Amino acid sequence: MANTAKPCKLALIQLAVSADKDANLANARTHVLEAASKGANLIVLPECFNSPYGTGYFPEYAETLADGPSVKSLSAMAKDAKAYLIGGSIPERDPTDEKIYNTCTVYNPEGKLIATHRKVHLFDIDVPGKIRFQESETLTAGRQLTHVDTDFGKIGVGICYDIRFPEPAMIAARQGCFAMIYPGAFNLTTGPLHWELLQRARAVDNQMYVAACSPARDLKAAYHAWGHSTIVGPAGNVIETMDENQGIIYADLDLKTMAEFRQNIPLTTQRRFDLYADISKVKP
Ligand SMILES: NC(=O)CC(=O)C(=O)O
Repeated sequence: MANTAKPCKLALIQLAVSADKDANLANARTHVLEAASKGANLIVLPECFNSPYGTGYFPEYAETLADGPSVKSLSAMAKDAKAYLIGGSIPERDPTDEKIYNTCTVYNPEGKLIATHRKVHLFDIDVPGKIRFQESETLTAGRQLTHVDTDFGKIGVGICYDIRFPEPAMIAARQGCFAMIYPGAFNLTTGPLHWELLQRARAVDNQMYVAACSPARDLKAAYHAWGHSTIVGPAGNVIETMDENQGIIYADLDLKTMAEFRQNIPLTTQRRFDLYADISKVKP
């Protein structure tokens, strides 16, 4: 990968989310502009930042990308911040078939919508006595992986549960992405177990940056987000992390150091695809 890209200052905004969509959009705007004023040029919002997180809320809060208030508002935020904006995720209604998706929209510094990612792995789990959540009750899964070209280089985008599957991050790295960004909302059961571990795993496996941006925790809400938004480096090292409260963390992403690290431990050229070419064919 060439190292001619512009320096990238990443900001993750761990937003407090309420049931009031307009208030959530206004709160996002205040924090996006604050991050930009501190020099961030790649800014990330959390999963489901404009609505409470829950299958009952998705149909009520869903909007179309063509004329919904959230896309308009996110586009204006990116433009006013003069920054790339990975706009967390929103419940999206597709007007062609009325299906609802958990969708991340991405904007360039001119406010143009340059990519969308519909969560491809739906969060359907049942841990008895702890947590049952079935996104598929009201959501449909996306059908493609998402890589976005920016002035800094190419970035892969996933949403929350997508991080549990190593393949999208590996494909992104092999296709030249220097970072995987996951708006996400783990919970008080899976958060302490897996949130940081999965980010470090995706980073160290692929020698790339990984960042996951959560909503702040609200114990009065139906879903209790873990928080702890985190930025991990290509060596699997935690660069910045935080607690469960609203706030912003920053990191300078350095592609030169990443390239050197990849040269020192050259996993990419040492892979034995002759032994594990298509693992979907391996019988369980
Ligand atoms: N909320 C999610 O999509 C995923 C999650 O909480 C988990 O994997 O744990």
